[in-house]
Amino acid sequence: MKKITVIGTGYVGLVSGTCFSEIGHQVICCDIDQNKIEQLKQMKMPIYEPGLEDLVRKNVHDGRLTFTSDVSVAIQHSEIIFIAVGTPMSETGEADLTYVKAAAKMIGENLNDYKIVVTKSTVPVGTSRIVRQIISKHAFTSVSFDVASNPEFLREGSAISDCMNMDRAVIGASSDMAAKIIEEIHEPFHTKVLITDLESAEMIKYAANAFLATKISFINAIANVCELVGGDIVKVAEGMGLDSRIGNKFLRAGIGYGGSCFPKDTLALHHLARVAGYDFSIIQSVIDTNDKQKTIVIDKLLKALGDVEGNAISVLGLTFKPNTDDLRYAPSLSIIPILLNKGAKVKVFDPIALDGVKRYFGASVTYHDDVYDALHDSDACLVLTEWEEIVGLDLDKAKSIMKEPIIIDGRNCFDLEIMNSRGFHYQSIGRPAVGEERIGNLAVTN
Ligand SMILES: NC(=O)c1ccc[n+]([C@@H]2O[C@H](COP(=O)([O-])OP(=O)(O)OC[C@H]3O[C@@H](n4cnc5c(N)ncnc54)[C@H](O)[C@@H]3O)[C@@H](O)[C@H]2O)c1
Ligand SMILES: O=c1ccn([C@@H]2O[C@H](COP(=O)(O)OP(=O)(O)O[C@H]3O[C@H](CO)[C@@H](O)[C@H](O)[C@H]3O)[C@@H](O)[C@H]2O)c(=O)[nH]1
Repeated sequence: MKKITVIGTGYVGLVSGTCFSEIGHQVICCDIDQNKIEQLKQMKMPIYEPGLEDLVRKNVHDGRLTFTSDVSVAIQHSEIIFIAVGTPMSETGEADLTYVKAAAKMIGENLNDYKIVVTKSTVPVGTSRIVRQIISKHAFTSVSFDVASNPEFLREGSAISDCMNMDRAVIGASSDMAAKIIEEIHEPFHTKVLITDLESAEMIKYAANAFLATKISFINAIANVCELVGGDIVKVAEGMGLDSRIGNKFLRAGIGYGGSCFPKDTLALHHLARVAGYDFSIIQSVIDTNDKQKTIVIDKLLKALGDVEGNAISVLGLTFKPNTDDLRYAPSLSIIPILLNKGAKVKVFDPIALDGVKRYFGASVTYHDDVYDALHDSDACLVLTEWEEIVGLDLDKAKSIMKEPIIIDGRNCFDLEIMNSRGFHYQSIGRPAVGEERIGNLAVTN
């Protein structure tokens, strides 16, 4: 059992801190946001993540997990310090390291004994060395310390299970001893451990995210070609995925990736490469393809309705994926303003994120916590997130309450045959529109 202090109690800090306490370590999660810490002490979760509250309660109850806003004391208390602060996108696209640097400074100022400072935040190659320099600069004593990079790979919405059953732990460290200690703290996870140098560990995180984003943009591009020449992207992806070299994951075509990671990490990698003298054109194409993909549903809507001015448009699903309340870089935040600019009356539904979205749209849209209320009297509906409530929609009921049975589905939630038999005007991504058969690049309307 080791003492671990986690600096930054956001998504990663809270989830990974809780999971490390669950496997037996003594964990202190600290944050400069006092309000967040006070809420956590009262067992109010700052994020929506299935299973998180129960696991936090259990570990707090068992005395392995505590929360504090006294970052200095928390640092002094532990031998292992995780840095899990945000690394947001700056205006130029590079990762903003302000919070990482501030955390390193605080660690230096509170270096009372040997410590291993582990960066879990996603950071550009070279950051661990910067962290080491900052700690040395601010340390009052000559106490020794190590730095390490141990990137986090969890996904929002399945974060607890991703963390408890991680595919691998990547560990880059400034000494063999530090690498061994970090490997040991992972032992109860029974996962594969890859020990690397610091730079490789940092690069693995960016490369993994950029590769996954590339898979998504690639399948979206194939979907767009299918719409022009024929083919059903769901079948195409299935056929590709059966090749074990390709695999079936991350081949779901849709309105593109959003979230707090892929958009910022692809840009940060592109920036990192450019500054180093390499034009990473593949990543630029991935980003451009994703940007265009977001608004494809608007083109389909305009084609179906002609004009949206004065029309009631239901937008179903606002978060960037289901099972999270995170709205960072969610496609809905790009799509709704376009609808509003075109004069549509926008009615939004999301099972979790309505409060969050009010910050962006105020009184300019109407908010519905019942999916059928959102569909009532609407001229068309856009599906942006595959929430269970949306995928499991009672289609007959939906059709009976909509003014026009037009569904533009950005997540391929519904079966084409079923939509056809129920009489919807249904368009999805990379699949033949209902009522339309394609032979080669020749569209034949039934
Ligand atoms: N969100 C994810 O699913 C995910 C997954 C893997 C990796 N990551 C990476 O992990 C990092 C953290 O992401 P996140 O989504 O958890 O961020 P977040 O923005 O949700 O949380 C960061 C937290 O750090 C706190 N903080 C900032 N400076 C601090 C300081 N000096 N001392 C103490 N606390 C401080 C903030 O108050 C905030 O609560 C990022 O680099 C991100 O790219 C995120
Ligand atoms: O086949 C797919 C898979 C995903 N997505 C979209 O891609 C985005 C990201 O999804 P996902 O990767 O599941 O969620 P994140 O929580 O953003 O997780 C990613 O980003 C994290 C932060 O770096 C990493 O830790 C994870 O490994 C990585 O999957 C979402 O908008 C999804 O709708 C698709 O469009 N098609």
